[in-house]
Amino acid sequence: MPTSWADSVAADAASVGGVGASGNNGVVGNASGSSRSTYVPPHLRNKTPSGPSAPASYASSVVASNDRTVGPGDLPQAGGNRWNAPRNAFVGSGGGRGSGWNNRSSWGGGGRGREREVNPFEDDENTEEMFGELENTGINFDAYEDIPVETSGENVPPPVNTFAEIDLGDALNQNIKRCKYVRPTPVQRYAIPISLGGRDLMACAQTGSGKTAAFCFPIISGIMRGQYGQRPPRVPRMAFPLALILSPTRELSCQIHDEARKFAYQTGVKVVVAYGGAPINQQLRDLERGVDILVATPGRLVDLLERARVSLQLIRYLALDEADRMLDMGFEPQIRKIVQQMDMPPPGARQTMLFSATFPKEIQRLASDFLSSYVFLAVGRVGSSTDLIVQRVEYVHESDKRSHLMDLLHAQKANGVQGKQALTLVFVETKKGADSLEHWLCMNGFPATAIHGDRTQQEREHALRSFKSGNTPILVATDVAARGLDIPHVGHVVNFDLPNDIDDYVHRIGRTGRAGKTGLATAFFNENNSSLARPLADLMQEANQEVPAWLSRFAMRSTYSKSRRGGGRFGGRDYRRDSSLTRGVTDYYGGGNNIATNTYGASGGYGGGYGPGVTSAWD
Ligand SMILES: Nc1ncnc2c1ncn2[C@@H]1O[C@H](COP(=O)(O)OP(=O)(O)OP(=O)(O)O)[C@@H](O)[C@H]1O
Repeated sequence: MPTSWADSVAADAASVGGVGASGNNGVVGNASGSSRSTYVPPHLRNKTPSGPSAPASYASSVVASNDRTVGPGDLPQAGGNRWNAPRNAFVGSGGGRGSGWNNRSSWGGGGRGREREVNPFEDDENTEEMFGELENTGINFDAYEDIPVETSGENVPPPVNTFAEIDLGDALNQNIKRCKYVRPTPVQRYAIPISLGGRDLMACAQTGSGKTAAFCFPIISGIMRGQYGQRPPRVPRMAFPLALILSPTRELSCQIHDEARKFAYQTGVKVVVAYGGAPINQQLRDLERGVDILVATPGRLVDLLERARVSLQLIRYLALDEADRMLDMGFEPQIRKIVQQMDMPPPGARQTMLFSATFPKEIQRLASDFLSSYVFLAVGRVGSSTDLIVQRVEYVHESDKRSHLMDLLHAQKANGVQGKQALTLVFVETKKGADSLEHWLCMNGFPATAIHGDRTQQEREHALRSFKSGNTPILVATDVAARGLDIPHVGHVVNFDLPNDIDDYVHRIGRTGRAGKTGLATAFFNENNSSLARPLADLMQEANQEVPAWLSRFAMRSTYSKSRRGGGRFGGRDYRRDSSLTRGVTDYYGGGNNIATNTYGASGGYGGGYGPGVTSAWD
């Protein structure tokens, strides 16, 4: 198995186009391709089979299993508190103490026997070994001191400086240590106290700045406190989650599930994932075993709701990750159906958290339908990119793109700038374009794989795994990989085809330069991208990047006069402060646009006018 770029190239060459010929899409199976292995969804991989073969060390810790079918009367007291749940309590269908009253396994086919909680940190150790990294040391905390932060809304709870200042509960604190998180990132410093204070939240913070933990911690902590007075109704085989986390892609849902499982390890809080493209039966079985936090993609969730296998009536927390994407034209009908037309409690009766790195004002306005008296939080300017990412734009004619990419990859390899294991993510516009570029790269000796919406879920996951592990250090992707994916060691993002929307660009380049690490983003620009010239030049300038003179000239000629980013370069902020957009929505914030606003760490002009001196977050 190749372990480095050079090895990979050599191996690739040795297989004489084998990669290219097979497309390297890695349908799991044997070399002859004569048999396909059974599809195992990612959230079940590495699960040690339970039962008699379970290792003795686990067996000794198992809480006595229930071999009988457990009925509603057997549920622990409503409002059961997991705050001090034993850390070594197993969570599973057996209904161990740690799983509290929300162990809904009882409703379905109880008596499934014992089930141990798999240690979700095991995978990390393997990855760390592979990449030789032992600590989460990449975070550049000094960079946080001057981050401009804006909150608006009534009575905003104050931020914290350390995790110790927040009462998250012992078990969750233990997991934060296991994750090697030493201090909260800025979005966590603000968002966690706001959410723990019971407030709805619309939060905007730059890519890679730790938003996942910012919404997971308060949810897990809240469920551990078990403040909910209602018992799940007696409906066979129906799951009643307390929290719902929605995300736009299957891979992102899997990633959030993996993260949430780490944060919830040994807390007694059960996290289940449901997403399309994978067999539904396994997901149904997982749900039957009990679920507190359901992480899902909208399509699969609608399916589960229509099959009456999930009820949202006990939902206390709703989080939309990539919220602006979830509320744009593609997803909005599904989200409205889930949130407003099923049995979910209305705003005010549930806590709603919306997170993204970008939040166009018209989407903010739409989003306010889902919120009640919410706090708006902007860490850095809404929609800004981090200047940990060095952004380059190169003028490249359509017909020269491939050879230009090859030059870049060769130079990268020769210089070793990115280090042995650095990964390169190449964004293209179309699925066909992704297939053909992947093939061409492979034929030219560059180990590449591809991910896009026409590939099977199995192929998508295989491509991502192969990329993450460094076996295939080039991933050609459509926008399906643009948002949320946290892939360590992505050193270079290439926008082979630029997107039409600047926010998409922000998310794409945000696959590098994460968690305080630096990264490089190169864009190929030509006449076809003229409409992006102005917002791109603005964004780069704002992130202290060098804007080529030719791009400035394009920008000046550009007809892109009023961007989605708020009608002006520094317009990204709480839309409620913009009178032209708040007409007709006064009920959400008490009339007018008289929103209380606090700015922190702004070194000039950020809060009031977003003056030209403003620096982006993370600088
Ligand atoms: N307090 C912390 N200390 C150290 N690392 C952290 C901390 N919080 C989060 N991280 C790490 O930072 C990385 C980025 O976090 P995350 O994926 O939540 O970013 P994000 O803001 O959601 O990004 P995106 O906008 O791309 O979705 C992850 O690898 C995560 O483990």
